[in-house]
This record gives sequence, C-alpha cells and structure tokens, in this order.
Amino acid sequence: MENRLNYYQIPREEWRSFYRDHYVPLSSRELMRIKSLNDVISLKDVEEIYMPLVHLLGMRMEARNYGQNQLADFLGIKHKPTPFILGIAGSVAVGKSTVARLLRDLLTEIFPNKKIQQITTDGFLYPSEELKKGHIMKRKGFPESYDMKALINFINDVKNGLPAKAPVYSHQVYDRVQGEYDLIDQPDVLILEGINVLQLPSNQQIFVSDFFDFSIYVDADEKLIKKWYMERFDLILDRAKDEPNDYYHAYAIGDRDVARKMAEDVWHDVNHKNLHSYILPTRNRADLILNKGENHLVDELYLRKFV
Ligand SMILES: Nc1ncnc2c1ncn2[C@@H]1O[C@H](COP(=O)(O)OP(=O)(O)OP(=O)(O)O)[C@@H](O)[C@H]1O
Ligand SMILES: CC(C)(CO)[C@@H](O)C(=O)NCCC(=O)O
Repeated sequence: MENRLNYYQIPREEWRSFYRDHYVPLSSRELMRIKSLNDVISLKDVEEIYMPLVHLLGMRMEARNYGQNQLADFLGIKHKPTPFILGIAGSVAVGKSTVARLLRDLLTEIFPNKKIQQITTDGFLYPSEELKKGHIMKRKGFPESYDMKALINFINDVKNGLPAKAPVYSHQVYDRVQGEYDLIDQPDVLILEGINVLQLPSNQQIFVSDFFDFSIYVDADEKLIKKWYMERFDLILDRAKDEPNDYYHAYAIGDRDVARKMAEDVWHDVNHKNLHSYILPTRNRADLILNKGENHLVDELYLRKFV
C-alpha cells in the first residue's frame, strides 16, 4: 500500500485480502443469485473487490450510528436513526449505475433486515422541453441542466425520514418520464448515483454531498470510458431496432457507421467536455476512488485516510 497525501493507494491484490478473516463470504448459491441480478460484473470482482467494500460500508454504518447516538446523548434527546447515504460519482458510461445496482443487491443480501434503495440523479435533469427553451439541449449532463434545488430538497426529505419522490429519466425516451417517480421511503441505506453528486453548484447554499455518509468515485482511463460509451451505444441501437417509439430508432434502422459517427461526436462535444470541466475535478472529494481497467476489472483503489 502506497501512502499518498490524502489517500491510501491500494492495489487489488492487497485490497482483496482485507477483512478476509472477519466476514462470511457469499455462498456459491448467493453468488449465482447476485450474478443473475447483475450479469455484467465479474464474479471475481464481486468476491475480491465489492465484498470487502460492503464490509467496509457495514463498519462505516456502525460507526456513524454510534456517533449519532453519542450526539443524541450529549443533547439529551432521543436518537432517531437516519438513512445512510452513499453517493456514487464518475463520468458518463464509466459504470456508476452498474456498481450502484450491485452494491444494492450485495447490501440487501448481507443485511437482510435493512431496507436498501437506489436511484440515479438522471431524473433531476430538466425535461427536454425546458432544456430546449433555455438552448441547453446540447449541455445535457452539465451543471445547468439539472434542477439541483429539487435534488437537494429531495435528499433533505430522505435524510429527515420523510417519503420523497424521485423523478424517473429514460434513455429510450431521452427525457424525463412524465408522471413516473421512484418512491424513497425511510430506507436504511440510499445509494444515490450520478455524474453530479460531488459537485458544488455555485448558486446553492448546501451541496448534495453534505448529506453523504460515504462517497465513491468510479474512475477509468478516458480511452476505456469512450470505448464503453460506444459499446453501450451499440447495445442501445440493437434494442431500439424493433421499438419505433425509441429515441434511437431512426439511428438503429439506418446506417450503423453514420450512427456511430454521431455518437462519437456526442462523446467528444458533450460528455468528454463535461468530464474534464465538471466531473473529474470532483474526484478528490470522494472517500473511495475505484479505478477500473480493461473489461471493467478494478485494478486499484484509493481510500481517503482521514475520516
Ligand atoms: N463492472 C462491469 N462489468 C462489465 N460491464 C460493465 C460494468 N460496469 C458497466 N458496464 C457496462 O458499461 C456500460 C456503461 O455502464 P453504466 O450504464 O452502468 O454507466 P453509467 O456510469 O451509469 O452511465 P450514465 O451516467 O450514462 O448513466 C454499460 O454497457 C454497462 O453494461
Ligand atoms: C443522462 C446523462 C447526462 C447522465 O447519465 C448522460 O447519459 C447523457 O445523456 N448525456 C448527454 C449526451 C449523450 O447523449 O450521451
């Protein structure tokens, strides 16, 4: 393990040995169940990377509850448990939602009595109609394209134990789905995933990350992220072929090379720019940086030293 200014740099070989003696690994039946829920992540990574991570999160939850109990004692009030909020940040197409879903399933498996919920901040993008009105349709994903006030109100409600509705975004419609919401109601853990969760919007007094109990930045070499973006684009087109209402249908039934060129341009003009201007600068605010290499395998982790 290498010592950096603010982080321990931990190669996977070392990380996978952490806590081996303390946790009960998943049985092969449980592993297969997890695999069926999340069929893209390698089982080796589930065992060697994500299980130690879940163990670390369990420790952080305990420590957080202990601290809250002590504070309540100090104030002479009754301790009211609050949801543990886990933020997951990183570039478009780096695999945030895949990691979020896996952690949700693993936490549910390991802590069956806890309610684990997960959402993405995509639903807090302004609807296309408003983006068009503001001439920022080509800035989708940039800070000004999100209703940050609504996102902060949402997370404030969740933290205060109130039921809260998260709007739903669909990549197929390429817009917010009108009238559709995810109801988040007193979870023990909420996983909040999105490119913007560690950002500091200049027009807000508080930040989304003020509510976080732990945060993860999913990272990878930019060339790999672009490759994953293009691979996902191909999958989206395959799916859109027989779906006339899909936003990508016209591209799906047209010339693939023309469609791919369009996606490359979007990567270059929108997502790559956003990564460098607004997403990468938030990396060093995360408690844990998860670095992925070829085939999405995690090769290195950076764990914040001072908690
Ligand atoms: N660990 C993994 N193993 C294999 N494939 C993965 C893994 N993580 C992500 N992928 C694939 O990479 C692509 C991007 O992943 P995902 O959709 O989770 O990214 P994202 O960061 O949530 O993107 P966005 O911000 O655009 O919603 C998808 O095609 C997904 O199936
Ligand atoms: C919805 C976001 C912003 C984040 O997930 C992203 O997937 C996106 O749609 N970006 C805009 C450019 C594009 O179409 O890739």
